[in-house]
Amino acid sequence: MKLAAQQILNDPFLNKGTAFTSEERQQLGLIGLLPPTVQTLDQQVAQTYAQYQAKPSALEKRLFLMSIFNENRVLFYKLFSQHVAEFMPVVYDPTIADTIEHYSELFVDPQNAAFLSIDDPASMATTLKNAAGGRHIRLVVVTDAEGILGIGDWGTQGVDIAVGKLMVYTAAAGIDPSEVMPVVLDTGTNRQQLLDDPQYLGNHHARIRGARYDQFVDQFVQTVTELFPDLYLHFEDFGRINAAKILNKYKNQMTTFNDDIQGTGIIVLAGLLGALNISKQKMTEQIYVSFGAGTAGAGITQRIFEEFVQQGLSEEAARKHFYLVDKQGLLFADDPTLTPEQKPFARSKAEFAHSEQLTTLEAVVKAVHPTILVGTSTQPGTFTEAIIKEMAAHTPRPIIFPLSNPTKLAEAKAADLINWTDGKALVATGIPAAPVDYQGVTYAIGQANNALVYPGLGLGTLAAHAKVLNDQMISAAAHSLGGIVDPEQPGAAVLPPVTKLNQFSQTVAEAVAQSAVDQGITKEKIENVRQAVLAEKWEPKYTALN
Ligand SMILES: NC(=O)c1ccc[n+]([C@@H]2O[C@H](COP(=O)([O-])OP(=O)(O)OC[C@H]3O[C@@H](n4cnc5c(N)ncnc54)[C@H](O)[C@@H]3O)[C@@H](O)[C@H]2O)c1
Ligand SMILES: O=C(O)C[C@H](O)C(=O)O
Ligand SMILES: [Mn+2]
Repeated sequence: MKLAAQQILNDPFLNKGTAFTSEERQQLGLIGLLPPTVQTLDQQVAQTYAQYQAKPSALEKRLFLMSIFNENRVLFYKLFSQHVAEFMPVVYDPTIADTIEHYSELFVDPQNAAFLSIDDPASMATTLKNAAGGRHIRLVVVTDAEGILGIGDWGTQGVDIAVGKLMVYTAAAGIDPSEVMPVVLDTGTNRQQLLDDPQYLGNHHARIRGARYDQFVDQFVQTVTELFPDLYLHFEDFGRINAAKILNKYKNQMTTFNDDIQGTGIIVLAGLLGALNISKQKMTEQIYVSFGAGTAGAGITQRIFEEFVQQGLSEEAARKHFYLVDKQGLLFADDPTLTPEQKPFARSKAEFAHSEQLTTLEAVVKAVHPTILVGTSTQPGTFTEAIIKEMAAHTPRPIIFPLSNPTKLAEAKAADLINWTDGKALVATGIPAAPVDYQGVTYAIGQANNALVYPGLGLGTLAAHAKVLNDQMISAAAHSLGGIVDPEQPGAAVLPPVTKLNQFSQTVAEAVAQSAVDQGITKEKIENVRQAVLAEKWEPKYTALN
């Protein structure tokens, strides 16, 4: 009995702490193991929030919240659900970047993650079963941590992004936290600082590339889907050389999702639809420059391109509206280093009188007069005053989204963009930004972060028991976010506020599930989409332990 009691107190899915009732304490052998006063969940939440507020920094706050997460999932999610907008930057981006960089030295708890090592592929199934501990897993977030946010390769330490993304799934969309599993594929790291660090908790060798890597990922996908057949498999922060390749390999076989490619594509499309709703312009008349054409940049471009085609342009006509700029400047078709995702959007040198001069963002902006500028370059401060003023000189409402994360990598600050353009810019940022007061108007800044859509997308796909997650479902998700913000309000944001994240996650989920039903690609018959989505949702409350 005593062992069972300790097991209960140490299991975050079972533990209620001081909220165990007298009867439960009797039945479960907990008498005397907790202070005598029995608290309600609400009392625990109030007390925990007060403790949270006393913490001096975002990092301290996050570490405190993680200790609650490690001990009591219901309490953690009840608290999170009451303070979603306040907690997002602490639990998730940007503070999560600090905990990833310092994961090994801060390590206290593996947080129910599965650590899969390329040096021990034979243990893969055992590891996944051990991490599940008999739970019915329906959602896995997996990373190999080669491209964590914009901070690069963090090896095993990147597991935190999988943990963090899953926390947002539950807080935003009510995904049952006992049905999820974070996974890191430790295939090595190329960060010398980690390899040299005796405290580093991952494999101390360079990243394995080529066939051995591909086989390891393939073994993972096969094993995890065999063990958990209803799975929605979310890929996060893989490197540029692998992310799209992996997505293309598996996307027609199962419900798989790449957040950096597809999730970011959805949120940027939603943001553009919001911006054009404010400026009363047409999508198909826009000129689009992507600064940084990696996983996210190319993924977003593809989504917006498909929207142009959906809105009536031929593929050939649509492509003329897009310009990709990467390290080398404007991307040209004769460049042998282009990625497969960049190639369809590369331009011909013959289009320009002086193509050899188009090696900087400034030169490209001067040459093509973009109306939309999206930054996914990881290069801070690169949307300079000169570039933005040049852009604003040729379009009445420049749409400018500096999306690189975390905060220290953003291409520009929202306040600067509003100031430099006399309030004309329609801005969204990757991390949360405070409203900007400028000449009597308060400009709300939308957050174009995939966290605003991936929870609803996953919820809707799971609720519909969809066989795959396809482009129609993705497009439906992007279009569903309209109508929440009043575009006539001066200073209106291009995206709905994070304070309404729970509400619009339901909206996104319904749109996605409805699309799957309409296409006839569900494994089960869904009578009522709204009901199916609501029925899927978990709520943080204590239930009887038997
Ligand atoms: N807001 C969001 O929801 C969201 C989603 C995904 C990614 N991002 C951010 O976008 C950034 C890129 O992420 P990714 O996954 O695409 O990484 P990535 O490594 O695949 O792509 C980055 C690209 O930027 C290019 N680049 C590097 N230096 C450059 C320079 N000086 N000029 C122009 N281009 C340059 C690289 O060559 C690469 O193609 C990160 O900071 C990430 O946090 C934001
Ligand atoms: O994690 C985020 O904040 C968004 C995105 O997935 C990223 O890689 O930056
Ligand atoms: Mn990411």
